[in-house]
Amino acid sequence: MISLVNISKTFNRGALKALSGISLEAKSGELFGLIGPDGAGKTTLFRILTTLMLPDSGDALINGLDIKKDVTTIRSKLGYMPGRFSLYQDLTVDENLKFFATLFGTTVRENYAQIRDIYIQLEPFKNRRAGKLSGGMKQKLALCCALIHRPDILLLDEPTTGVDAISRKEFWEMLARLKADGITIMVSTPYMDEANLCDTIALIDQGRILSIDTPGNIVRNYPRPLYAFKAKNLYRLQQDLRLHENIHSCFAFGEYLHVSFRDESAVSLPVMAKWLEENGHQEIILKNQTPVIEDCFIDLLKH
Ligand SMILES: Nc1ncnc2c1ncn2[C@@H]1O[C@H](COP(=O)(O)OP(=O)(O)OP(=O)(O)O)[C@@H](O)[C@H]1O
Repeated sequence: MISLVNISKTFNRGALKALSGISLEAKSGELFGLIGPDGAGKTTLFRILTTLMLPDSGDALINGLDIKKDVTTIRSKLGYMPGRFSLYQDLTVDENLKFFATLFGTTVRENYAQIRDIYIQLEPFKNRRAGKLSGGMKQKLALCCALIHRPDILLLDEPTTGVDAISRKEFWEMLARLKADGITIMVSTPYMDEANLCDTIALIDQGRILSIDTPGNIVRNYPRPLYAFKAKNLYRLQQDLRLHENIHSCFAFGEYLHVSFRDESAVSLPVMAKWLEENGHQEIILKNQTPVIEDCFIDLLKH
């Protein structure tokens, strides 16, 4: 459904490489995640896919249509929710919806079934100006506006950034329902925990793809044993571990440090516990840790 081959894009007369040779495929009906930190190039990729910007090189097809040639047809098939709130703040909920429906030559009534589940939650506020909605409600309205012309593909740029935890959960539940209706979804997020909710993910940093696979496979391919370490003084624990000659990686993860070693054969948890005790640490807890996407991302970055 979405096919990118070697897409590159630079800014500032070539001085800034926003995308460097991005290739990926998202299948029909798939929920595809672009996972990466700020500045990774996610928005630039969406701008290219939505025909708002041309790549410097490479090819992109959407359902077989070329983003450079079939601009009008592609736009009618896409629903796009940009990262920043894109709706008209001075228009009410209903006026925004009607406006977007009119742009695509349709009506809210004609496609109501497509947005019903989400709109029901907005209905009590239908006469409220969009600018006066809560963050979660704004996000639901933006999703309704992106869906109102019954697109085949939904492109969502960081839809959950800055949204509270409950609204985030609800939003992903809405995406799962839209996917069940057969819509292909590409969604970007800087939140690694959301990666697990996608069928396939591309981990992206500084315009390059570090890995593309299912979240399960990415975690399974984590290349070495991982441990979680804790002590009374977590900051000093991290400082000391980073000086240890055998440490491969050591970074804070909640109330623990996630730790891996260069030479696994030269280390054991009891030996490490003793070494930490000798260095004056107290309340030491050392245990095995199953890697999560964030561990994989950091490991891939190291390479
Ligand atoms: N129009 C532009 N002109 C110059 N540089 C740009 C432009 N758009 C993006 N960039 C730069 O390209 C790089 C990728 O930006 P992009 O917005 O695509 O990343 P992102 O992953 O969406 O991150 P964010 O969440 O911060 O927007 C960044 O270094 C950004 O500053």
